[in-house]
Amino acid sequence: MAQIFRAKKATKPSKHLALQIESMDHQGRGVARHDGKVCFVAGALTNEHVTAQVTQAKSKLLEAKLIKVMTASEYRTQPFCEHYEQCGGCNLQHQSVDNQLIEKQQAVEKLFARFAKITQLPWQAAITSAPLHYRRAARIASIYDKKRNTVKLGFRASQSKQIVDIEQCNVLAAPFADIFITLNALSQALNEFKFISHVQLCQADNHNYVLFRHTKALSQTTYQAIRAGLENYQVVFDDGENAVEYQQLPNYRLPEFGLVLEFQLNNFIQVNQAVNDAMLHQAVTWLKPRADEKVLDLFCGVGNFSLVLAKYANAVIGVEGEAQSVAMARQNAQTNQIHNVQFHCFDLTRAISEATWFDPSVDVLLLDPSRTGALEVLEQLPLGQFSRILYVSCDPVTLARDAQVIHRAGFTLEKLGLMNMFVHTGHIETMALFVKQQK
Ligand SMILES: C[S@@+](CC[C@H](N)C(=O)[O-])C[C@H]1O[C@@H](n2cnc3c(N)ncnc32)[C@H](O)[C@@H]1O
Repeated sequence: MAQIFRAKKATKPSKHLALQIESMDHQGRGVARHDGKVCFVAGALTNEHVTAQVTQAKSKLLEAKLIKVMTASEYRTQPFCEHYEQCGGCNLQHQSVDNQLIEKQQAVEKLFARFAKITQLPWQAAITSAPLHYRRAARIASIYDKKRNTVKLGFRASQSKQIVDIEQCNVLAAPFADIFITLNALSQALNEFKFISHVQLCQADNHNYVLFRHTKALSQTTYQAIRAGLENYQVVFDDGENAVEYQQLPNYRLPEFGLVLEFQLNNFIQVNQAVNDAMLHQAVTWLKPRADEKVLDLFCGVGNFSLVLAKYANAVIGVEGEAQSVAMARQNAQTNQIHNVQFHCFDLTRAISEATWFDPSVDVLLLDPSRTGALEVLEQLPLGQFSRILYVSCDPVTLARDAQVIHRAGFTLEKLGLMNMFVHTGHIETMALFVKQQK
C-alpha cells in the first residue's frame, strides 16, 4: 500500500502587533487590547506604544513578547543589571521606582474592585526601601550538566527552568553581590560540586551565611576547600537528612523593640530587613494593641510579629505550620524573656475544630499567609469576635479575595499600604487594617 507522507506544517511565527498599553497588571505586565482580547506584554509600561509578538493565545487572552517600544513612557529607565534580559529576578528594572509603586497601587485597586467590591481604598504612605542591595536572603540554583561535565550556578531564567549564569547581583546584600565569582571558581575546581543542588545566602546580623545543599556525601577535601574559599562567611552544609550544624544560629535584631530573633536557614524570614523593621512599626501603630487585649497571630513563622505584639498586648497566640519555625519561635520567646506568648504548630488549611489554640476571647487577629492566602481559616473563624484584623499579604489576588470574606463579616477596610519589599520585581506586598463596624 502506498504510504502518504505529509510535509510537517512549519510553525508560523505570529506577526507583530502594534499595541497601545493601557495599564499594568498585578504582575507588572503591560495590558493592551487586540481584537477584543486582553493582551499581556511583559516589559511594556502604561501609555507606551509597542510592537509585540503573540506567544500564547487563549479564547479571551493573549500573551505577547515585547519586540520594540515605539513610543516610550516617561517612566522608562535604563536597567542597571547586565543579566536583566534573561534573569527572572527583577522584571521591572525598566520602570522608575516611584512609578512601580503607582502602578502596583492601581493594580491592587482593580483587584479590590473586582473581588471584594471595595472601591475608594484608604491608601496610606507606602513603605519603601533602598533600590539596591536590599535582599538579605536568596537561593542560587546549581545544576550539573553531565554532557559538558560543568556546573551552572545562577538564578532561574524568566518563565523557564533554565539557569542564567550570574556574575554579579546588585539587589543582593552587599556581602553577596560578587559571591558568584568565588562560587564559580569552586565549582570548576571541585569535582564534587556536581552534588550541590543549591546554595543559600543569608546576611544575618551576626554573620553572613552560605549554605550548601548536597544530594550525595562530600569528602573532607571538598568541605575544606569550600570553607577555605569562603573564609569570610559562615559556611554550613545540608545533606537533607541530618540537622544542619551551626557554630552559631543566624539572628536578626529588631532594635525598636529590643528583640533578637534566631532562625535556621530553612525557616521563613522577611527578605528585606529595612522593610521588615518599618512593617513591624506600622503594624503596632495601626493595630494599637492594648495591655488588656489578646492577639492571635496566624502564619507566625519564627515569631516576627508575635514577639513584637507581646510587648504591648496581654497575651499573644502564634500559629504556624512548620514545626521547626515553631520550635525557633518558642526559643525566641525564651531567649527574649517574653512570657505572655504561646506558639502552636498547626496546618491552617485544616478544620479549626481540631485546633487546641482556638480561644474565643481573642480580640485582635493578625494574618501573614504565604501567597495562597488564608481563605480556609478565615471562613472558619468566628470573625465577629475580633475588633481589628491586620492582614499582611504577599499576593494581592488572594488578599482581595480574602478581603471579601472579612468585609462580609462586618468589617471596614480602614487603612491600606504597599510595602516595597522586593523593589524592581512585580511582587506586591500589602498591609490592610480592617476594623469591625459599630452596630
Ligand atoms: C509570609 S510567611 C510569614 C511568617 C512571619 N509572619 C514573618 O513575618 O516572618 C508565611 C508563613 O506561613 C507558614 N505557612 C504556610 N502555609 C501554612 C499553613 N497551611 N498552615 C500554617 N502555616 C503555614 C509558612 O511556613 C511561613 O512561616
